[in-house]
Amino acid sequence: MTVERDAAPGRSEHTRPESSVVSLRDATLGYGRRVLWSGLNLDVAPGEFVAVLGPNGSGKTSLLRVLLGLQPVTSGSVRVVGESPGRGNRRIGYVPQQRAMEESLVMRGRDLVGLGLDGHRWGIGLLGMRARRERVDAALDAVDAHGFADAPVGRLSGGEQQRLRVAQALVSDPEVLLCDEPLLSLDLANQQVVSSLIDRRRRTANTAVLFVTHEINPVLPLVDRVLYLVDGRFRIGTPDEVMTARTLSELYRAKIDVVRVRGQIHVVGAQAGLCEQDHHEDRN
Ligand SMILES: Nc1ncnc2c1ncn2[C@@H]1O[C@H](COP(=O)(O)OP(=O)(O)OP(=O)(O)O)[C@@H](O)[C@H]1O
Repeated sequence: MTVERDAAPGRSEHTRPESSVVSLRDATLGYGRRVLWSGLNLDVAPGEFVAVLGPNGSGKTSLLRVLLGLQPVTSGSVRVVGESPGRGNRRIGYVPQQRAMEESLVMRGRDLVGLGLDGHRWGIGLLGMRARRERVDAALDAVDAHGFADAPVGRLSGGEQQRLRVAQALVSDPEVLLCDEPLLSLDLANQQVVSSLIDRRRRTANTAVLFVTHEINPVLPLVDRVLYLVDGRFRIGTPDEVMTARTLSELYRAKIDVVRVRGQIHVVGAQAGLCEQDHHEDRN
């Protein structure tokens, strides 16, 4: 497979390798003979917001799995907050794909958030009971979730559940926040609520954000850089550098038009499978 390296500058002026909290060097990920991406160099600075875009199967979730220490790269090096990726790193927060929780789930919201401190272990865990309660309360505050924190999570709306997932990701005070399509199946109002919670975190705590999404527009004002993956090829750069007809036509190897209307970016192409035309309805 031909692999194109980042022709766009790939680093914004504020992303210096020495200060980056996520760093991939010549990283390749493949499953068997299939290469998802190769020669990937990416440095993410504290407080930077990187949107990860690409069609189904292009390796976006796999990138997050690599950073979480759940999947080794085939070659190259990866550092996250100065360390090799490893499971259970409390300096990394993770907001998984939005999926409705079972209605019968009786766990309270505040207990779900507390799992972000102790993983699957119940009890007082690494922190004393009082410190733990304070951390959970602070995370609930950050997402304005006190009103429903004691209700069974299975009875909450999708937007409320997603706010709790963000709180769970923030409770360990992470330096890097990995978000896997956190806006999926949320209505516009809740998309704005959740994305501004994430934005507030990176502005107040300088937390870097890698944000996997199929739709850039809901987060476009927040995005510093885009990593766009297509079929083993990728581009890294600012939205203005990457979201152009020329760059996307090269990536998709098809004629793609990019139309900007009222501050939004619309990607139009004859080819099926364009990232922005794919809303994953089948998953919900
Ligand atoms: N453990 C694995 N072993 C083999 N193949 C895998 C494994 N995990 C993922 N894949 C394959 O790698 C490809 C990329 O998967 P990934 O979930 O990273 O894509 P994605 O870009 O997040 O897709 P989507 O937008 O559909 O969520 C898919 O074709 C998937 O089937």
